Amino acid sequence: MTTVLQHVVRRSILRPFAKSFSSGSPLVDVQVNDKTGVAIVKMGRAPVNGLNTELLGALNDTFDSLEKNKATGMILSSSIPNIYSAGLDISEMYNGTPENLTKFWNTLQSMWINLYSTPLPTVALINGNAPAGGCLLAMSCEYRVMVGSKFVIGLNETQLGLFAPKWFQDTMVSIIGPRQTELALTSGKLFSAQEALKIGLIDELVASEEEALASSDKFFGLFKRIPGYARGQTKNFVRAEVLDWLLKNREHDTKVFLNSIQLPHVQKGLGLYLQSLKKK
Ligand SMILES: CCCCCCCCCCCC/C=C/CC(=O)SCCNC(=O)CCNC(=O)[C@H](O)C(C)(C)COP(=O)(O)OP(=O)(O)OC[C@H]1O[C@@H](n2cnc3c(N)ncnc32)[C@H](O)[C@@H]1OP(=O)(O)O
Repeated sequence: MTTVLQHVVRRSILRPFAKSFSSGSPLVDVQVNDKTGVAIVKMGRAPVNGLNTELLGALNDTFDSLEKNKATGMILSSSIPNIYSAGLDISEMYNGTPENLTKFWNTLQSMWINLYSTPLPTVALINGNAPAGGCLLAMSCEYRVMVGSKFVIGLNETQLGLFAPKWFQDTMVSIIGPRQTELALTSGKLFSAQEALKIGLIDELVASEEEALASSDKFFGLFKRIPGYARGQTKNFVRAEVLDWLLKNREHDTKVFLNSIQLPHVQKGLGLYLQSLKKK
């Protein structure tokens, strides 16, 4: 079912790229530069861009529409100060019905498949903390620029008594390699900006959003003279192994998620974690 919100997002980004514009959606704001065709997509689900089914669906629709409308590139960022995304919305995984949990997980899978495999050049403009699912979003883009040195990024699932699914892990392996991924994931490490830069989890650390936009322009500029088809195919080949695993194992992956997340001790852990976040 299409929500009113998703409808607004879809309708807005279907407008021609005559001008930069905002979708007016409280969840996803899209502005397209009329000269370059690059879209800036900003998540705006207060308070922390928790990735619930609705936000994941809105992002998915946005990625689809940008491709259909021949945007030339995408910058994925946030409109919430100091927050890129707090990752998956834990309330969606706590006490959810099997139907809702399945819908949530399938929407996450679809969004990731779309983002990871888009032929568009993609930049994560990380202007806030990016734990867990927030880190996944950033890692799924081709280039990562973090704004300011006070934020953290990483897959901290084990700290919550969870594990990062195989495709989350493989995405990280493709960026920082198996050794560093194993060390980071088994300890649930959240990297400081400096650490993330050193290890290659982010590509640049800059002081302001203006600088980050300039870095993004430079990145998109690399492809000015490269035929889009050649670029897209190359990206496909490089990403095929990580992507294919999920494409071939979606049902299995959903079953693993459903079976694990509903275990009583996992639910208890999630409940305590949610409480600890609220008590802060
Ligand atoms: C055999 C057994 C094995 C079992 C394993 C099963 C595993 C199965 C596979 C499962 C896969 C699961 C994959 C998960 C990936 C994820 O993304 S999990 C989410 C992880 N995220 C986090 O840990 C981040 C938590 N949040 C924070 O650290 C901070 O909120 C922040 C640094 C992002 C921001 O800090 P600040 O600005 O100070 O805001 P807060 O005051 O902390 O929060 C404001 C508000 O938001 C709520 N909130 C924060 N994060 C989340 C979240 N992820 N989901 C839902 N809600 C969140 C927080 O409670 C506050 O709420 P109130 O305003 O107080 O109501």
